[in-house]
Amino acid sequence: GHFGRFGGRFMPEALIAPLDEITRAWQEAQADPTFTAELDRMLREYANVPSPLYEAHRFSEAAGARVLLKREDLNHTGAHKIRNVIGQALLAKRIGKPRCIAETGAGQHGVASATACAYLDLECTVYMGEVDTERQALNVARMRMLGAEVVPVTTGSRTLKDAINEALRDWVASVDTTHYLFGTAAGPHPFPAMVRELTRGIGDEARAQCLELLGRLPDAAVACVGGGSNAIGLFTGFVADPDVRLVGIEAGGDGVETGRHAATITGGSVGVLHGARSYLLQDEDGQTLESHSISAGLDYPGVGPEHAYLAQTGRAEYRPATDAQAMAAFELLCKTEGIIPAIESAHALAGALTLAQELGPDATILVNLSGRGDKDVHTAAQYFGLI
Ligand SMILES: CC/C=C(/N=C/c1c(COP(=O)(O)O)cnc(C)c1O)C(=O)O
Repeated sequence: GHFGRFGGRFMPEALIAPLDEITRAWQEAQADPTFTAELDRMLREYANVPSPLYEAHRFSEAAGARVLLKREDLNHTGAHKIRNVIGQALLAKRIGKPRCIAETGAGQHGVASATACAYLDLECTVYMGEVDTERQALNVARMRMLGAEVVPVTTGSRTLKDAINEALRDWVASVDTTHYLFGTAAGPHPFPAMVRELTRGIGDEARAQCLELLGRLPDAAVACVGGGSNAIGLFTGFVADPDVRLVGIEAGGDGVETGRHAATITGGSVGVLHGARSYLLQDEDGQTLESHSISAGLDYPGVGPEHAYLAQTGRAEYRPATDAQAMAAFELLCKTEGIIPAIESAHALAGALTLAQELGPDATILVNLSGRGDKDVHTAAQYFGLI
């Protein structure tokens, strides 16, 4: 499970056996037409996949280039996370694990996990930083409504990285009954590659939809990058098309220069976190630094190893968008298209606005609208002073 020098599985001995079991089961499942048929059926009939490709005419006018939105916000549960979760929940059933655990930051992965577990009659425990349980309170309520146990994590920065740590602690003690339904394209092998394969429908669909709509490929594909799943899911469909620029937008928080950000590739360095060698925000002693972002789903000091590889090879480029830039893009989409985006997705929109100015009016920019903003209405209303 390597992407150049990145990836691997730097995990405690107790977790090597379950990771081997998942690796083997995933390889067998991919070759089993019964599994793939059920996965495709659930995605289509239950999750509302494929998601539409939508040309945002008024947002494009404001941007100064043609902007197409891949509407992952219209999937069941409101984000791209459902794609990965359905695949992994079916795998958990296949290997006879009656319980799933998950980490969550924005709560979308948590809601998707609770949803799939309700559908498949699996137990579900979701670990969520206490800070995130407050700023994504709506999703905490949804997870509990769907029958999941939500465990607030009060260690460390009380955000996503701490939720992952707690989920790993649970898993060490529960490997016999429990599948760790990992929520992004990071972590130890096989998670980065498996989550990429389960999420790559975004890019594969968008590529075909662009050819149908435009008769050619877009000039750039843009996505926000937290752990990296929606971005790698979009990029993979285009990675073999050298004329399509792949642009990952990280959380610039208060500005990378302030140190209060989550721009792991732009502002971090190579190291090991949560089982994989990749980029991370660390001090000179290798201690993980706390990240900062208005967006819970991007507020993570690590990033998936495949993005580290794409950055190193230069195939993809990674840029920060600050909280302010993201919230300005959030407001622009609301008022030009009547679509309330997730704050995570608003970072991709901010990146598209900058790119539109660079590429000019003849450019076509594909943006992954990774999720809807229902969960963020309170944060945004306070930010804009609407309540
Ligand atoms: C797995 C932890 C990340 C979560 N969400 C991240 C997220 C992200 C960033 O995560 P990645 O796609 O994995 O980089 C983008 N868009 C939406 C709508 C998100 O909810 C979550 O728990 O919901």
